Amino acid sequence: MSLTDGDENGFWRRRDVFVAGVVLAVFLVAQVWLRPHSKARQREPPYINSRIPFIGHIIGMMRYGAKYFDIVNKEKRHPVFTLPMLSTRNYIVSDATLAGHIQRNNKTLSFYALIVEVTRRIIAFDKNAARISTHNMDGEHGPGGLMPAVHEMMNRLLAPGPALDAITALQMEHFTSMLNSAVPPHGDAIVANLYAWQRHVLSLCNAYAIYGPENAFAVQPELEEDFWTFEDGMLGLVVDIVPSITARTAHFARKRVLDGLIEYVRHERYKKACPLIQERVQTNLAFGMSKEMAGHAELILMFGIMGNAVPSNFWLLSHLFSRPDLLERIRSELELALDLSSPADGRKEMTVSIAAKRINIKSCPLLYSCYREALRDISLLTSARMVMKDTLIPSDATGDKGEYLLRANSIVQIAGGVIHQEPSIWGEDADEFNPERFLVKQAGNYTSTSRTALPLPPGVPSSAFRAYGGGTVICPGRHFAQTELMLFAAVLALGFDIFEADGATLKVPPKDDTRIPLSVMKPTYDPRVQIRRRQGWEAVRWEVGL
Ligand code: HEM
Repeated sequence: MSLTDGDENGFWRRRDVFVAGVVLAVFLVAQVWLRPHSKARQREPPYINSRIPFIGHIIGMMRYGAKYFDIVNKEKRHPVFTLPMLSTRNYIVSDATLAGHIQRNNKTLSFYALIVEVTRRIIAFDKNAARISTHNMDGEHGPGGLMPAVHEMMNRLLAPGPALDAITALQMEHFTSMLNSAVPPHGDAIVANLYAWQRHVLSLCNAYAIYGPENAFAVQPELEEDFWTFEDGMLGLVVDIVPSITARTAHFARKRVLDGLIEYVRHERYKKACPLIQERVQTNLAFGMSKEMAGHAELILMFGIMGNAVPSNFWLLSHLFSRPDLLERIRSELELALDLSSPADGRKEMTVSIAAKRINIKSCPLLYSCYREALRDISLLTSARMVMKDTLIPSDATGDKGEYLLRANSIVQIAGGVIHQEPSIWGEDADEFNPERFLVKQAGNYTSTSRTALPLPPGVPSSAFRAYGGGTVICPGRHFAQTELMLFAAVLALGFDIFEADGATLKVPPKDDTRIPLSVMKPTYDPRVQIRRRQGWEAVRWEVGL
């Protein structure tokens, strides 16, 4: 036997021993893992084990998306339960009252510990930018971290007030000008795919109003498509395993958008943007980020601004224009609120100016209710937090049955989709779009004389409406999003009709609820529609003021 043969035999023996060792280790770990009542677990929320150790729940989530949390807990209906995955534990909260408890505890349950890492992957931060954004992210060393500074600034500049009004005014100016030229007074109907059409309109309006006249889409229009290609493949970028190979299309689309955003910062185009962006870029630079990384940082805000608002806008429009009776009621409500009547007086052209502030929860309760209901219906998102220290939570909504332990370095997720579909909270029709869900019903039914809406139906806890998350990190863009969605819908409802391309009443496409959600749900297909002037309102040139 040659020396080489001997070496080979040795190699095979060593390899066999190694493989046997790994098999034994997996077996032993699986035994411990599958033991339902091991000591360490007795104080944690009940474990739901998958048949395939370590990765079974991951496969389940990839197959069923966020619906998986419902599927896996269907029989037991635990208010909170544990899904072990790889080397960590995921605590899933499916009870609204417990959700309130989780989101109030920002001392030991950290939003930023998770989101900063996910964001780093999505926007390809370098080491220095990652270090800057992680340092003191929860204010654990006192004042002075980048994340708390940006958080404070976003909340201040997106709160109702003059800064937000200025963005809304610019956005609506752009919107009406696009609409007036896309379907001009007395012009022909246009035929388009509704999702793509409204996505294009919203993308340009938002980019203009927030990032200024020299925004990346205005300077390089092809980046708009690239941005949405990136957004569509974002999950592959979050997984972050050689994205140039495994998430190739999204990776290269992202690269082009990032290059555009770097140019935006390098050429100081942000100085022509709204105060929010000026302050944001300057803050990132002041904390020591390079100009390149300050450009990268804007990609996540662009996703924040448009990633949820665009699909939400689509669903609101689809629900309104697919129900002729509802659309008529919304139109009457708007005409009353704005003191308008059909201006069909034979004129070739006339301007109708809408005061944005007159479209609100009080004056347009039905539209407001539809907006809230559209969000409730499509939000599958989970609010995720990292457990920084061992934390005790009540084991059920009443708190009478003791406490559960959430162990440090685990992830806790509030299953928004499950809570939004819960009949005991929302009623037996929880899985349907009910336009009147947020109306206060007087004498049994909503009528034009009993016009009141509430942010939540009576008896529903505030933590049960999860579209904007909750707690200290509740979405700071919610006021902006509400105004834009209601105003877009109002102008379109007043002045336009949307039908299927063949002239039939619009059908609402099914929701795509099978993806792991990074935003609200999207439709399974993009309906081909015709958008045309509403009869009697053909001559109107639309304007929206404050
Ligand atoms: C319908 C539209 C929108 C929806 C459904 C939505 C939803 C959300 C959700 C669920 C969160 C996470 C909160 C949590 O986990 O508790 C969030 C965070 C955030 N959203 Fe929105 N959002 C929308 C629009 C916007 C807009 C228009 C902006 C900006 C103008 C924005 C900016 C942000 C930011 C910056 C955060 C992070 C909060 C922080 O760091 O404290 N969002 N949003």
